[in-house]
Amino acid sequence: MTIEAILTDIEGTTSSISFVKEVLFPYADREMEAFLRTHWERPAVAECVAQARAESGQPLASPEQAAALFRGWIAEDRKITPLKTLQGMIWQAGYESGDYQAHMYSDAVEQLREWQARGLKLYVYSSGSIAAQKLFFGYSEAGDLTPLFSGYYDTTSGGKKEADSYRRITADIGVAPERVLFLSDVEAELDAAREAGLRTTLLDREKVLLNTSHARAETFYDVAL
Ligand SMILES: CSCCC(=O)C(=O)COP(=O)(O)O
Ligand SMILES: [Mg+2]
Repeated sequence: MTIEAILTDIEGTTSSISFVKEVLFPYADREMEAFLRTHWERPAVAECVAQARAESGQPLASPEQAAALFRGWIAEDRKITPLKTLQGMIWQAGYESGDYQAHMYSDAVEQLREWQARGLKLYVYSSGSIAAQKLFFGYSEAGDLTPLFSGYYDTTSGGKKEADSYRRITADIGVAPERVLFLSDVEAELDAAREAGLRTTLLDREKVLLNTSHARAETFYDVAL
């Protein structure tokens, strides 16, 4: 079956886990309280706080209370929409001021370019918000990579370990699931994508998942279409 579209994860797949965990998450953690104090009245921020109230059952009556909750969620690496939306807003300042650029594996950059040149459509599916994904690829070490992608999906399509999320995404892309290849470093995400009928390949950059039931690649160059 010919592959027409590729859907890729970010952390651990196109880019290193350490950039996300050691640069982006600590930056959001450090800036959280000041950001909430400054932007508390902003509607998009108020919406994140309202969603966090609903999720946690806590009153979150002040920026300090809300920051404590969000910082706890960062420490737990919770993949929930209000946290991810807020992180994206906070990271924007770091990218724009040149504090950091998103890490990209060079094999991922080269292969994504080649696939696009061959006519494949490229999409991103990450727990990071769509706005955060656009910043990530817009301010990458390899320059602005956003022209590579035809669309972005985040937790508003559902969790990455749920098959229904992949059904929604392929329906939105408009390509039959069996013609979409999903790339990820997390087997549970690939299991969910396979349940929805997508083709899957595990990115095993650290060479530790040798017994996977999914197709396996150590770099993007090894990915078989
Ligand atoms: C948009 S970059 C930050 C990624 C992020 O916040 C995250 O939690 C990583 O999730 P992924 O689904 O890409 O593993
Ligand atoms: Mg990942």
